[in-house]
Amino acid sequence: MSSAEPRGPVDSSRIPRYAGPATFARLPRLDEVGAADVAVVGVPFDSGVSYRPGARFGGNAIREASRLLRPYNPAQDASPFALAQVADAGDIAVNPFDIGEAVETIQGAADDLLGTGARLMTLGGDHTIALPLLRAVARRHGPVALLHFDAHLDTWDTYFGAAYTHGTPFRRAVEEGILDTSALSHVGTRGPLYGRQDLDDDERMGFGIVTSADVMRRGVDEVVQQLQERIGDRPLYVSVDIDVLDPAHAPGTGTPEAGGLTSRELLEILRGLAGCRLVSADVVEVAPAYDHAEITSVAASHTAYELTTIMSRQIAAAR
Ligand SMILES: N=C(N)NCCCC(=O)O
Ligand SMILES: [Zn+2]
Ligand SMILES: [Zn+2]
Repeated sequence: MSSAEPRGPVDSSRIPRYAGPATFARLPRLDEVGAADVAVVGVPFDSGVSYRPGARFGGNAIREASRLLRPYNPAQDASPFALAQVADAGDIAVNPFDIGEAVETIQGAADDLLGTGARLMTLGGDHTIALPLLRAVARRHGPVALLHFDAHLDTWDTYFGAAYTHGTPFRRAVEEGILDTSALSHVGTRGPLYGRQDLDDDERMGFGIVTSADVMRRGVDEVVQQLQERIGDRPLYVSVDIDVLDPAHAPGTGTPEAGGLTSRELLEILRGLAGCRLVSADVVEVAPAYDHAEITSVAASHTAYELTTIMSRQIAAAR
């Protein structure tokens, strides 16, 4: 990005926030600013799901819900869209009938955006998309630390013989050597598994687990401290499956599990990671057809806002 002042969101005191087509946080489109420090990109793909479909509509639902975000983030004492150029890069157009081709397309498009020097704030889409995103990020940074917020492990092997699904991205990523296996964490894990073996396999891949109950018992501050120690100064990728939240906080998702985090807990844990080297992030699995009153997409928009703020602060601090 050049040193020109970043172009921020549309001024909602002049143009009503509900007017006009939605971009994330009413930010300019990437083609309007030419280049961005943080590119918010949608991936309308949900052909990898094992239960309810509909996350292909998640990105646009998050954009709609993000109209109410304001430019100053008091929780991080920062104006993320003034510190760096954040822009909406639109959607990656992927083949809904061919998962392999979709994975290739996502990887290529992510690679192109990262090649401009931008960090990615990706709006899913189902969790399949994390694999090609991680591949692209690892091409720039080498194997990355992964902080994975999810009710599910997503380290299963195959479904119906298929290797690329929303339940398998992180096993594939470990197999491909694109993750730093000394710094892998799941947060918010809960719910029934296929067997005890799932946990053994996951541990062998290098993952540590902070369950949803751990967050409740130990509290946010202790969890944040443990995660910070594990991540250190490694390049970090954060993947947020919105089903990490309790269905009361995120009903609009494909594989809901009872007993999840509150949106307050998730946002506070993310804010606690402000010192980490966040190279890119995603928010996935928002399926608006099961949502009510935008509960889920509002939570997802705030999640993306906190992650974007962390990236913008780091970009500004590095100048
Ligand atoms: N929501 C994600 N990413 N994965 C859920 C997989 C659950 C299953 O069908 O085994
Ligand atoms: Zn999940
Ligand atoms: Zn997931």
